[in-house]
Amino acid sequence: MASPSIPAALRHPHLPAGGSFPSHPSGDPTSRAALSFRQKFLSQRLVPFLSPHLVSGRRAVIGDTPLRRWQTGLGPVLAARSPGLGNVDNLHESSSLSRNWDLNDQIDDDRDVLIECRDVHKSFGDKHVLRGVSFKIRHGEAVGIIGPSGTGKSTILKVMAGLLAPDKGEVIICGKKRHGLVSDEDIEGLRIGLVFQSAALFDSLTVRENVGFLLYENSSLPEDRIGTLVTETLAAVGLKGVEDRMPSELSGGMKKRVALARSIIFDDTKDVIEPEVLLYDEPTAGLDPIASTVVEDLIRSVHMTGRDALGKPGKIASYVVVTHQHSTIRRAVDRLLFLHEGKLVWKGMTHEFTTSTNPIVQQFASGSLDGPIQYF
Ligand SMILES: Nc1ncnc2c1ncn2[C@@H]1O[C@H](COP(=O)(O)OP(=O)(O)OP(=O)(O)O)[C@@H](O)[C@H]1O
Repeated sequence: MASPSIPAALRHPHLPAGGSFPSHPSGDPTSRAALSFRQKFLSQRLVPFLSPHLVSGRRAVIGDTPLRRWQTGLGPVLAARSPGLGNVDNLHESSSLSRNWDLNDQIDDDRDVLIECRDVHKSFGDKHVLRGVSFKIRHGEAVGIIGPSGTGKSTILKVMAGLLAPDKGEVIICGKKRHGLVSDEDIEGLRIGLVFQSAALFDSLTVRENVGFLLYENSSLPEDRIGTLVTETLAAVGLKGVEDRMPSELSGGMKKRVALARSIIFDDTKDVIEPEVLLYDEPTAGLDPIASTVVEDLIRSVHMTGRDALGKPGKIASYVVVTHQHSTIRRAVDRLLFLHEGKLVWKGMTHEFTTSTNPIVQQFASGSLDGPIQYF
């Protein structure tokens, strides 16, 4: 039997050509031992790319705020200072086509900033994709990144997640500069999850094994406890009785929900559970309008200000969504960052988007062929 292929989005650059797992010595790819072997291989080689716990930490403070306070009810108090929760006065719109905004530069207090990109540049060969992007993601925010195709939206997500290192500029996680990639170091105090557009599930693993993957590998929880957590987390995203299914037996919307469950599951026996920022790359691409609405509402519900499918409060401190879909912009985010040609050219609250006087935004919002955005 051929060894299972690894989803392209997860493929580690150090994998052998062809991107397949090495065979288990037993020769039986379906045995528990073989599965464990594959998981071990993945955890060693791919976990940094899997992302639910890309950045895990032991530090119990964020800035000078003890982490426990975030978990015991004071988090929302801190979050209430966040511009993403509706303080429009803190934000400005501009018709400038070229200014590279620091979106929260009007706010002096940075204690609730979880991720900051500061003058980030990134090139691929001679293609200069990101040209000095700066912004902050604060605790409690729901932020959308929009803009024309090829403008660097997925690239900035990967830079934030630590999958790509900037050529120039800095990524600051909870006040601490990240050096290199997430796999190179241990930045503490924040988990960052990246939910890939393709869902990036392991085709050869069941839904249970996909969702519980990192707990099976990286926690000391007994298997039955992980199974219970998987079932609870799937229920939180509105899925029941799919634990034993293979990804190929799921619809596109269900796969995205499973990927979401994989991103939010965590070891609930740990003393300190770090806040998590989830980064979604086009979570509703390819879904019909109703399936999109389901996913958009789930994204809201896993946020700490929302309630999941079981009516429990969400656990995600902040999230960032790259999207092209108007419904997702309207329904799932509060604040928008507009990237064009590798620069941040506009920012504002979601409701300001359609009334913007910025010609780039106007053209994008209307879908017009005429305007500063050129397609070749
Ligand atoms: N690993 C890579 N190697 C080479 N070029 C890359 C790589 N990743 C991205 N690019 C290029 O960088 C540019 C920006 O890509 P990116 O995926 O960030 O754009 P995007 O804004 O997310 O686009 P879309 O909306 O179409 O998904 C594109 O021209 C893409 O081809």
